[in-house]
Amino acid sequence: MTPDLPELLNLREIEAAACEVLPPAAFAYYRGGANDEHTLRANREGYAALKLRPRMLVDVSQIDTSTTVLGVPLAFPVGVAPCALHGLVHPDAEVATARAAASVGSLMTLSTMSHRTIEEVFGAAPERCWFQLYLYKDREVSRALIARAEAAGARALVLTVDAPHLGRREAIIRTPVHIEPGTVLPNIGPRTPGREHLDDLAYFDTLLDPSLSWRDLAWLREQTRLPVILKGLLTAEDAALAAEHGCHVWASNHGGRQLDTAVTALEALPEMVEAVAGRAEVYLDGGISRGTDVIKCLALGARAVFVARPVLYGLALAGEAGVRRTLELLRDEVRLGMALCGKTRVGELGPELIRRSQ
Ligand SMILES: Cc1cc2nc3c(=O)[nH]c(=O)nc-3n(C[C@H](O)[C@H](O)[C@H](O)COP(=O)(O)O)c2cc1C
Ligand SMILES: CCCCC(=O)C(=O)O
Repeated sequence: MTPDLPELLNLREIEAAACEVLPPAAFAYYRGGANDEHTLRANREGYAALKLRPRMLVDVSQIDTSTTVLGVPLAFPVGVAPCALHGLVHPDAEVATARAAASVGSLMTLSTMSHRTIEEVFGAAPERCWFQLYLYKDREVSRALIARAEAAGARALVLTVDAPHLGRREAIIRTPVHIEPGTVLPNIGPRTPGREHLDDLAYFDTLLDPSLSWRDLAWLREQTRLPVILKGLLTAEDAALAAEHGCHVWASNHGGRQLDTAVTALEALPEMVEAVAGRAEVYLDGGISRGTDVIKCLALGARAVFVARPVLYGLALAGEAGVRRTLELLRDEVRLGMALCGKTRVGELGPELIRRSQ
């Protein structure tokens, strides 16, 4: 029997409980990483290798975990990363996730590959949504999505740049995701005749534009006035280029689902922050499961972090309430972790808080 939410004391326990209830194909799709999953594992393991240097005898009777991301106020520095196909595990899909995020003062990043429409999701979390864009070969479909996201109140556009093709996730080759015939995926544009009932990840891959390059950012700028964030950068070189192009930076290896043995975002963060040199905001995702993970990323210069799988697991367990439980656990852990580090505001989290283990 699935334990009640209050009995699940941390994100790992939420994951374990969700794994018991997830349909096998959804589990394979959500959990999996590329190839040998070295990067997937490294994402998690990296946090434990960084040791904290807490300060004592600081008055921590008042802790303020709040911050802002591109002007959006966050009650704590954690947002929801874009994830495709929330509807595989819950009928309310992305609407439930958006509601939960808004209810705790977090932020929802809606994936292009969603079950629910941009308008439905953004309506559930006004002023607290970003739109993640996969740029299609068919620019007209992408242009229309950008316009709709902006009209519906998106506060930023997150262009995913690490997926010219989807990585090789062997778990879903073995256990493929089959989207129920008749399911409408509202953002994938007109279907190829004859493929209407075969929509799957391989089909989505054929829509992506592998020619996407820095030159396309000028086109993107012409489509929108929204701030643009490039998601999936992992080097100082690309972070500097992003800042030169007027974009913000989202350090990520896509949850180990793209290039296996790529560096972790946590490893790359210091060089990226240095390269950006304050010209842009820098965010990070990958493997976050504890408040101390969040604190370490902020100490190394991230403005905020994002979580993907833990949110999907919460959704699978209990819809909106499950996502809320996931985010509340992180929020409370960030607050306690800051107090035990002797820090009262996120602005006090700096590199002196971290000691690299030898
Ligand atoms: C099931 C699943 C679907 C995802 N879909 C998207 C997507 O549509 N767009 C995107 O940019 N990233 C997508 N990602 C990557 C996440 O945004 C994030 O970068 C990654 O999962 C790392 O976070 P995590 O370790 O907290 O899962 C997806 C990840 C998962 C697990
Ligand atoms: C199905 C669209 C791709 C979603 C994605 O980015 C992922 O599965 O990692």
